[in-house]
Amino acid sequence: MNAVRQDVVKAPVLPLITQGLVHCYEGRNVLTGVDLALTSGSVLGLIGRNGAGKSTLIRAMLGLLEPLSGSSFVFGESALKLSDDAKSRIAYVPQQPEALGWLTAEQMLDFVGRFYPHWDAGFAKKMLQRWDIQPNRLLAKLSPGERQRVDLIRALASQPELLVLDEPAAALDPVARRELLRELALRAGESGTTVLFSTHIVSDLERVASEVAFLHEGKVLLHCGVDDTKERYGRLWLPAKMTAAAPAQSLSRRRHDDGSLSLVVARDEQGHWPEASTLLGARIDVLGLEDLFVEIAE
Ligand SMILES: Nc1ncnc2c1ncn2[C@@H]1O[C@H](COP(=O)(O)OP(=O)(O)OP(=O)(O)O)[C@@H](O)[C@H]1O
Repeated sequence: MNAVRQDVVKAPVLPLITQGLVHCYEGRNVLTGVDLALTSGSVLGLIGRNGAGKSTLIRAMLGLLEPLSGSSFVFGESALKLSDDAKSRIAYVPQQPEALGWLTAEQMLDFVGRFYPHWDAGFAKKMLQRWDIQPNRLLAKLSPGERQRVDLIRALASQPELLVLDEPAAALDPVARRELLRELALRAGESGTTVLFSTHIVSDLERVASEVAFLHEGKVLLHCGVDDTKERYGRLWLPAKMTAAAPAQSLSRRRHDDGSLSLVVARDEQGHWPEASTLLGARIDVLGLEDLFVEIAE
């Protein structure tokens, strides 16, 4: 009998993946079918306008909110039924720091640290000093920026494999913001930490993220490498008499009062813009990441 050898090639387990996520609040759709996956060691910047659903998506991806439908997996486990082992490999910093206001910064970090097998107490102590947080002050008495710093120290000291930050820089001053970004880049580069962070600050995203995802009207409209966005997208403007030549494929299209049309278009595989851009009277402007975001989200 011939034995047939079958090599089973196992797909790598992704740190975070979500499929078909749908959620609504009070009958209003917020997420309308989000698919998103993070590969190991990537740093994904999630952007979208106020109220686009970034926090909702993050919470649903981590199993902190049960979506209407769809599924999320963290390290291969259903996000809604995570084991203690999986939980100890994740750190999440919400937009609004969690309670525990009756503890001092030092007490909170000592307490939380007990739950993490790789807790770096030396790092926590060093960062409290560096970020000028008095260890014996009650969390309730800290300013929002100081409170956010303590939460970031908590997340980083646990040495997570997956770090999820909801607008981590919102309350930070520029110096602390720079230090945080440097720390994120270091973690991703040296320890292979996978990072997901939401932000409105496109320059932060460009500085540290390897990938960007645009959340718009309940869906991820675009998910690509940050470097891939450079020189790749443009705003094509067509005067009113030429709008019939507009390409069918575009990321957004806007009709102006004078009948002219603006579209966000991409270069093809060979690096060419859509043919309409070559017509006399048409205009194409290359978009940087921030302009791309504004054009798509407007
Ligand atoms: N618990 C809730 N009950 C009802 N509506 C909610 C609730 N949480 C969020 N929403 C609404 O859902 C939408 C998405 O909110 P979400 O906080 O996820 O957006 P976001 O993209 O994180 O916004 P921002 O950038 O302003 O932080 C908003 O319109 C918000 O008002």
